[in-house]
Amino acid sequence: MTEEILAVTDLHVSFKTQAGMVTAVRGVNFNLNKGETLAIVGESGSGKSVTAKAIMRLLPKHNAQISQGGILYEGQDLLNLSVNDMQKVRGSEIAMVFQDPMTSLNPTMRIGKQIMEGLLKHQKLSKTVAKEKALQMLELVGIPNAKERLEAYPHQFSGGMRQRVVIAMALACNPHILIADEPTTALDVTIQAQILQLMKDLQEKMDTAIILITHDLGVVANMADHVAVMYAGEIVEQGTLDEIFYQPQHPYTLGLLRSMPNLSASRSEPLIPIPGSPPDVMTLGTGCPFAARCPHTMKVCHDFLPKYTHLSDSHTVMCWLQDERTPSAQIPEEVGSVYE
Ligand SMILES: Nc1ncnc2c1ncn2[C@@H]1O[C@H](COP(=O)(O)OP(=O)(O)OP(=O)(O)O)[C@@H](O)[C@H]1O
Repeated sequence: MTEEILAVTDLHVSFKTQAGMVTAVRGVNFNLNKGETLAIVGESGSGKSVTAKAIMRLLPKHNAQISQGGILYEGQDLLNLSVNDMQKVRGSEIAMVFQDPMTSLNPTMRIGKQIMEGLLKHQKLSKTVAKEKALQMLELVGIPNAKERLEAYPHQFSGGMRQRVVIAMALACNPHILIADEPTTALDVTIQAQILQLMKDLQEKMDTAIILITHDLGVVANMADHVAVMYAGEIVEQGTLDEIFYQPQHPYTLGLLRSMPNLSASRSEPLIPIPGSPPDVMTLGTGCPFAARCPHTMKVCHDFLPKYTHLSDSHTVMCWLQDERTPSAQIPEEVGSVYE
């Protein structure tokens, strides 16, 4: 039985910039189930990291504003928590791993001490027990000579080992949710695979739910139960892994799949990059944000934003092609059948 642990509803995030207000996230909705992985994919600037930081309440205070929406974690809206209560949630119940491990590590502090810090703060363990747990975590994430390595500083680790340490730190307090923002992008392919496998193993052991942010659809194929495809601050399609990979309905999802090396190579089809680039969210018009790049655009696409169409309990898409008012004759054959 699936059990929902997080529900993000109608999330809007804006930034005050010199050029004016930028709404970087515009009405994002998704649910996350216990023990499952939701991958958020999309090109650079689509709002993936901003969504993750909004959940953690880690957006810059001076210019970011969550103007609308809710982030329900186990029934409580994180947006209503006091700073103190949010600090308790952060780290102990929801943890985050960033692309660059040095974002989370203090270069001047020994690794063991850094892992212990969270345990002492959130779990009120004695120093001896916290040190024992830190050692166990380093062993769990596969750091060789873990006992000696507790005394080492971050610069004495390779990039891959540093990311393992960060995952150990993030998981030390058994969080219910791990948000991983491009956790392996900076690592070479072999290390990348090891770290992702490690995350999968730990997820199974600890029943952690994961939000995985990535550009890499190969990673998604290996890791995700559900996938949300973001474009210009909105989730334009979401569904189970199979729905997104085998029955993609949004032309943008189709475009992403076609520009992905792994899947296409097995079909001996050439890779087709999506022409053009994402729109500037400051100058979006009233229509579909993907219209300017879409090969199947209709007049309505330029004028009105499509609504979500529910194709199954898990599969939704925001595209005029799927709207019940669009005659089926206008739906191109390739939509929904690209990798069948
Ligand atoms: N601190 C900030 N100040 C102003 N605007 C910001 C800030 N952070 C993000 N944005 C805006 O939000 C948009 C989305 O950024 P975000 O980092 O979420 O993209 P992303 O999908 O995670 O991209 P990437 O894959 O490159 O990390 C950016 O294009 C930018 O317009």
